[in-house]
Amino acid sequence: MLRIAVPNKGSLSGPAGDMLHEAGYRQRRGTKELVLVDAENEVEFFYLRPRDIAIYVSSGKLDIGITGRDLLLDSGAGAEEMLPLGFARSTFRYAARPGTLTGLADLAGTTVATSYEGIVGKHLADQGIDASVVHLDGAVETAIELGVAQVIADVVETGTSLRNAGLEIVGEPILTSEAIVIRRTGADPEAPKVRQFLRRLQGVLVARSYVMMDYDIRAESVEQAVALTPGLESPTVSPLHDRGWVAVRSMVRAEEAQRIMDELYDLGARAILTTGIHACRL
Ligand SMILES: Nc1ncnc2c1ncn2[C@@H]1O[C@H](COP(=O)(O)OP(=O)(O)OP(=O)(O)O)[C@@H](O)[C@H]1O
Ligand SMILES: O=P(O)(O)OC[C@H]1O[C@H](OP(=O)(O)OP(=O)(O)O)[C@H](O)[C@@H]1O
Ligand SMILES: [Mg+2]
Repeated sequence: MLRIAVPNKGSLSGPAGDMLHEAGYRQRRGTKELVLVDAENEVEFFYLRPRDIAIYVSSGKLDIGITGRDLLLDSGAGAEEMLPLGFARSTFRYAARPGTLTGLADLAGTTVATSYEGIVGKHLADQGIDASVVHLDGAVETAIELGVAQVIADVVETGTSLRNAGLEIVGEPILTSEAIVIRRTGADPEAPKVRQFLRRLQGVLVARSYVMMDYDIRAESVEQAVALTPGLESPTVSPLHDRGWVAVRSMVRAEEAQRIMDELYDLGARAILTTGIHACRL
């Protein structure tokens, strides 16, 4: 059985469960279920705190885990990234009251509040900045108003939390993060069950970002049309009963589908259809 760590709370938890469900795995019904065996797929899921997942995976007791890149780096655990999953995207940044700091050099001598001491400690050391770090569990934006710190270092997505606290970003992002699949550093990347799990998740990523596009086009315009829809390998071109026309079928990035449909229409294509992809293996 493949043993997989899944976040049980927070921003990673819902989207991770949705992705596993789309990949055909059983998922827990309620938040009190902490372990779930999916016997049919020979997988056992352990629902754990996102922060603890890298530690379990690095111990070798669990084969793989889903966590945030920032949480992996913060933990310092012996685990490594295998596949980015495209959700829980964020940046990690310093912030302070407007006008108090002009750049990173001004961090010297300040106290920085954060839930990510590992990342911040390493970043300050790498930059040669001498600042104190105070650990808080969450809601770190409030630490400045309450006088516990002059600077915070935290996850920023939309920036709403910073704006609401009257803070502004200082310097460039320390890192960019998203949900990732991790394994123990040095574990066999070719283990067949691990490869199969990753292929399923990759299938979900592709199904989410591509659509299938079908259209009819005059035979003389087919080369121009397939240049717009080259597909992943090569589009399928089938003859129509009317020999002057062909039907084309190709995968297209969902975000480009409308623009491509307009361009195909201008080339003379008709009956242009897009349909969703439920699952795939490339
Ligand atoms: N607002 C957000 N938008 C996108 N990703 C986020 C956001 N907040 C946290 N994350 C990501 O979620 C992970 C943090 O997991 P964590 O358990 O702390 O979730 P959380 O959403 O902060 O929940 P909690 O309520 O437990 O603090 C990190 O990878 C972080 O980058
Ligand atoms: O830029 P934004 O879109 O506002 O998102 C970032 C906020 O989201 C997270 O907080 P969360 O809600 O998890 O609370 P926490 O601070 O208690 O972890 C993070 O710690 C920031 O505070
Ligand atoms: Mg949080």
